[in-house]
Amino acid sequence: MQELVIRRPDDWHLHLRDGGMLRGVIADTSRHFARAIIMPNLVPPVVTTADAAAYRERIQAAVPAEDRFEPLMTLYLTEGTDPDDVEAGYRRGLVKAVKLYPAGATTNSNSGVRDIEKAMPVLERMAEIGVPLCVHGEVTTADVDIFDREAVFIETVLDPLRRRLPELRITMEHVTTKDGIDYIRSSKANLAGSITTHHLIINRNAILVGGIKPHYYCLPVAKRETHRLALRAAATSGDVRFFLGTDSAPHVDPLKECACGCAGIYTSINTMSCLAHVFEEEGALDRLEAFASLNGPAWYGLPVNEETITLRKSEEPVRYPAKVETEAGPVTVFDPMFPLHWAVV
Ligand SMILES: NC(=O)N[C@@H](CC(=O)O)C(=O)O
Ligand SMILES: [Zn+2]
Ligand SMILES: [Zn+2]
Repeated sequence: MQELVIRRPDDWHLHLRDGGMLRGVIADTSRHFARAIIMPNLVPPVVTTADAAAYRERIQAAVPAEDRFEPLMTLYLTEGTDPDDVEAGYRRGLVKAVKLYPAGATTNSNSGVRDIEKAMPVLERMAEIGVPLCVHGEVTTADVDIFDREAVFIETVLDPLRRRLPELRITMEHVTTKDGIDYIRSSKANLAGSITTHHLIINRNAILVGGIKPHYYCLPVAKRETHRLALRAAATSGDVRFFLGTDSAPHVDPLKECACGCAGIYTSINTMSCLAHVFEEEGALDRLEAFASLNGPAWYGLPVNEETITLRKSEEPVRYPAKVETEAGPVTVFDPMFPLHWAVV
């Protein structure tokens, strides 16, 4: 097949940042995607409904005039989050989900939750009224190996929480392990998982072989090959519990290319090309639409997009800029390390 028409996709996990960075990256998303779940880990974080309303306006103001794009807002869960504010934002249609960052787990997560007990009142309210909880599923205790943090989170935090609040709808974001995939597959209800573009393509060798490669460093960190294969099998299976969340996370090059480089991979610009490549390799091009355009809206209770996009395969490799220039500085684009031939026309 040389051409593929699918419903316009959505991105169920995206970092847009703010100010000059936001203005520099938004078009790479709005060009292909109709909607995106917007991560709230700004500095300071998006904590209240009022913060989310103001941030949504700044995003909308940055969208190019020729694009139609709907930012789906999330609140950053803190130990002080007010259940009434979450409920009010949700009922207004402004807040689509609340995001749990274990404190210290990832970029800008210092205001995250240290003691989940303190967040129980708001989690109980969310379970009652149907607000999904998005989780960065990693423990942060120093004695747990960084490659085991997702598996330990499932066992010690996620599973107990689900037993305690079975009605709470939980999105396990950026699943990176076979453990995560198996756990989601074993669930009967109220659990789904997003999978990033890059975790379908790289394993941990990309970061470490032949020198340290900061542009392949993200959190949760890429794991060994068996995990990548499990992610590919899940993403291309058509199972409604798995959908695309790119976790495209721009950082300017100086903050990644240094002695303590930060986590995040920028994939918005070439995600659809990368995904078409992966799905074709797996003999599953006919399931790309489920992963990128159908399963996410079903989970979040939103209509699928009416518009379509066309992907076309060309003989010549597709060219992407190696860097996106923003007012904040240059951002390196994800390099899948193989030529891409599919592109959105
Ligand atoms: N994924 C990343 O490596 N980084 C994200 C944070 C996150 O999603 O954990 C970021 O905000 O830069
Ligand atoms: Zn995360
Ligand atoms: Zn993220």
